Amino acid sequence: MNSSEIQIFFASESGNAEAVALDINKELSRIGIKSTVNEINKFLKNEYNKKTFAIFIISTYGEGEPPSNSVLCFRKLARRSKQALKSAEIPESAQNDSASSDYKHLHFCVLGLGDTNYSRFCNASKSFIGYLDSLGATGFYEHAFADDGLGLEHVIEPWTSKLFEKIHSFIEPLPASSSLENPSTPHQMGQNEQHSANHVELPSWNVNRKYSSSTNRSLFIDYSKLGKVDKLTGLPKLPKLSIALNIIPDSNPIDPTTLNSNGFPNSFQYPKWLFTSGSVDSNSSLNTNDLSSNDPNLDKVFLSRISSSECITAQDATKRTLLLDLDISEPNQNSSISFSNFIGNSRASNLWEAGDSFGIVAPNDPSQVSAILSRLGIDRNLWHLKISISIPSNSPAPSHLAQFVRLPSSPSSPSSHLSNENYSELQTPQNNLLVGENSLGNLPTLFELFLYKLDISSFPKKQILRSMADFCSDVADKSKLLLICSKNGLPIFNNLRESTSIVSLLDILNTFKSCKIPIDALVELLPPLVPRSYSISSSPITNKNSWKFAFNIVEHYLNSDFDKPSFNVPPQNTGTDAQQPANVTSDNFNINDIQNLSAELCDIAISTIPKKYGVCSSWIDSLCNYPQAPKAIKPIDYLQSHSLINKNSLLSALNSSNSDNNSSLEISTNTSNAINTQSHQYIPIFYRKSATLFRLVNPSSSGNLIGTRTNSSLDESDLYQRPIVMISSGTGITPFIGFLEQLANEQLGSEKKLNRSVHMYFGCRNKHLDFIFADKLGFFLKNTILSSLNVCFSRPHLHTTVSTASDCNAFDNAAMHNSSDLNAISSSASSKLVAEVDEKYKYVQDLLDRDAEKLTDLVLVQKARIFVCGNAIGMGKDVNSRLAEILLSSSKVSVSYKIEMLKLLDIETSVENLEKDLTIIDANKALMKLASASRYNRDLW
Ligand SMILES: Cc1cc2nc3c(=O)[nH]c(=O)nc-3n(C[C@H](O)[C@H](O)[C@H](O)COP(=O)(O)O)c2cc1C
Repeated sequence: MNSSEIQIFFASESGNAEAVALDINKELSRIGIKSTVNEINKFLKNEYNKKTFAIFIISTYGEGEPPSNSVLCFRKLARRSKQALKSAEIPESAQNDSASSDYKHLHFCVLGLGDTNYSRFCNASKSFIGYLDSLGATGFYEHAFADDGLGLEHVIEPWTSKLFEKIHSFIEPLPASSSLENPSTPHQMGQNEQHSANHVELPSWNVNRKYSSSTNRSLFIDYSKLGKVDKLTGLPKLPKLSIALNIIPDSNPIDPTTLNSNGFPNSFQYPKWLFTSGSVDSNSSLNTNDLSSNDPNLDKVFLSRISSSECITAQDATKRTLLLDLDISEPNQNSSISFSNFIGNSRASNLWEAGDSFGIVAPNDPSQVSAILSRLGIDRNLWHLKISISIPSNSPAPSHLAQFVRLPSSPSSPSSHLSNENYSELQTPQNNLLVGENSLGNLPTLFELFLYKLDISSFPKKQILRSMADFCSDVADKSKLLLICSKNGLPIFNNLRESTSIVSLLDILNTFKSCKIPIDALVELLPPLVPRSYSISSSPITNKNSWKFAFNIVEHYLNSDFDKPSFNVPPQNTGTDAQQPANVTSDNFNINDIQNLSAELCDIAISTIPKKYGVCSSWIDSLCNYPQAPKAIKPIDYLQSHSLINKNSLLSALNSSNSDNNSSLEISTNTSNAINTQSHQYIPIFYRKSATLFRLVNPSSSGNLIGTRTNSSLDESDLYQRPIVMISSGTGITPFIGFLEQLANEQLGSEKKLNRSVHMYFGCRNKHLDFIFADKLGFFLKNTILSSLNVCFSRPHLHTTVSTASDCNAFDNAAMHNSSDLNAISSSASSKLVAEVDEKYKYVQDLLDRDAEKLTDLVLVQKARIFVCGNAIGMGKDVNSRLAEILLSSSKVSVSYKIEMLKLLDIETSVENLEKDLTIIDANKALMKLASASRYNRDLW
């Protein structure tokens, strides 16, 4: 067979399926096979009249439903499939159009993502397979279903590696010159990388975090709630373990006196292998619609300098939000690991746009790593030695560890189940020979492996708990762990997993003290530490070498049921041999012991309740030396005197915080304007462009932004006239600040005034505490870049008496109306805050309801583009259903809106159709239509 293109489609709610699809696409392009990746709705657009191969990655949501952005595709296929099944019952001669052969040219396979803790496991992907089967498509590779409860990677990794073999067997790769890398050779370092690996002294970071999560938390779990359990059911299969860690003696001698009491140095240098791996783990993404998509440099990790940092929420705010500015041009004088060095100076600045995002490769908290290694009894002398990984020749390495695999383990190699006492055996002379001096820089130390590569802070997957049970010497510990990961223990498992105080591996190890899981088993079972993604809140217009971004410091309070009574409970001594794992099976399991034990634990006193911190946000926070948070945020009229006259006036307004600070570079502790511009801290980041571009101008869809019925009389420039509706809450506002900069700049560049309206809907808790970017929004409003600013506060009473130059009434009215109101009302402002905005409107959804008619007109008549950014489960979902309800109810009261809805839905506007009632399903379908025309764009997390 000659070289065909593989089409990859994903249906994803929170990004897992998208990340897998992008990874497959990247790997296919690496091995020289042409592929494209798209949202599943695009699948319907293709014609399948010749042999085509498609891979579908589909997650399941709600109660067995497809992700919200794939509903359109699922509905259409379900309908066609129903027709096909019906027509199969009609004699062939009576059929004039057989739906059952719609997809006879299609060869496909499906990877479903789901979670067995929900009732209808992978239901969406299973339905999808049924639809395609009934429509004549044939499978070219086995379908698979990955369980998030156990760890998606246990299914995904073997499935994808066999998938590539399968594809290789029937598709010839493109000639080597057109492939990005030669698949048979290991990753070759480019010039810059070689430079970095051999000559560059990489910067270091200070390990002392401002806040450290508690390392001695032990959980109180009330098993008695489960009632009587006689026998365990539904235990997950014991995972087959295959990797072994090889410690390389003397590979990184370190003076023990330089280590602190936790066993790690006070600062860590970034390891060279972080920049030479060629790509980051998951979530790195390339867009196939874009010209630059096949650029292997795009997801390379590079260093950026934190050039300024500022706390943009007030002192009393519930959450702290930091605004950082990253210099992406020159990470440090010695290093060539920069964005422009990878991409080329001229391309670097043209590549990114407002709305793009990037990933941060953040390390775990070293104290947590230290606590885990100590808890597992690993000798401190081994922590900072280099290690390699060996695997049996026939098993694939977990992809995030593949770069460290050096030696296939032979039968004589140490077993992967070595107990911790046997670690000296890992230092085999063979390994020294195979891991040459030159490649040592590309290997991690044991500590680094845990620091950068393994997710130690999420709640452990069932397979880890299952394995941990096997390494418990105490019967009660073993029984409890087995119970938690069995079907009977599901309520406890879910309770632990969903706890807002985040139960981690270390918490489990501290709770089940007799568990001595070998470190290589743990390394194999722990999921990869995924880089954190952030939206860029600036545009290249202000500075093409700077990425601004705002994020919340994530803090979890340890106030769940688990943290109530017990800390440091001594393990139960049951008289079993401490070295022998307890012999509990599903048959001799005895719940009574456990229930008696939990009754005893209830009496133990409650200890002080500490907090847990987000991996990335708390790390970045520690690196920044920003002044104390201001007493009140910069108000909406803060930039009122700045007018948009020319580019300089725009830049001066946007950088107003910096200029405030320039007058007092000393770190100030109580001015609301102070920021720190003195940082010499560097962080590893990578450019990340999502497959569903969240940009003002979307190259893949330009020409069709105005509706699903393309109107050829509307040219490119007319697209800019379309109204824009931006909806966000909290830090979801960040990409919109970049959009507004871009719009302001366009306004300056255009001779006649653009007649496009731009509407912002934004929700936060409190106008004095966390109304971030209020000053900039005020500037855009005053200068008519924003036509309306609609803001609501969910906790308006958190802060009652603040004196500022701006009056709350003035703000409220201005925010709800337009810029001329702002001028009029602000001039009458008094200095005391008393009134609050209308408390009827707590969330952005309420504001959407208030403006239902205006929004319907904007969307259906004026063909506005909608952008939504923020939390997926809360805001994103509610905004989606509110918009659907608004479209539906407006079309019920107005014939002209109904006509527009029918047009949008591609339904003829006949009298008969106009008389039929539309349903909420139609309204959701209309939103999907808007989404596939890039008029409803969502960036949710
Ligand atoms: C609110 C919610 C509901 C879910 N419902 C189901 C379900 O009914 N069946 C299932 O198998 N998985 C369910 N899942 C699990 C997801 O399918 C799984 O976590 C998947 O990895 C998500 O992939 P995505 O990030 O691509 O959307 C649910 C997850 C969430 C958060």
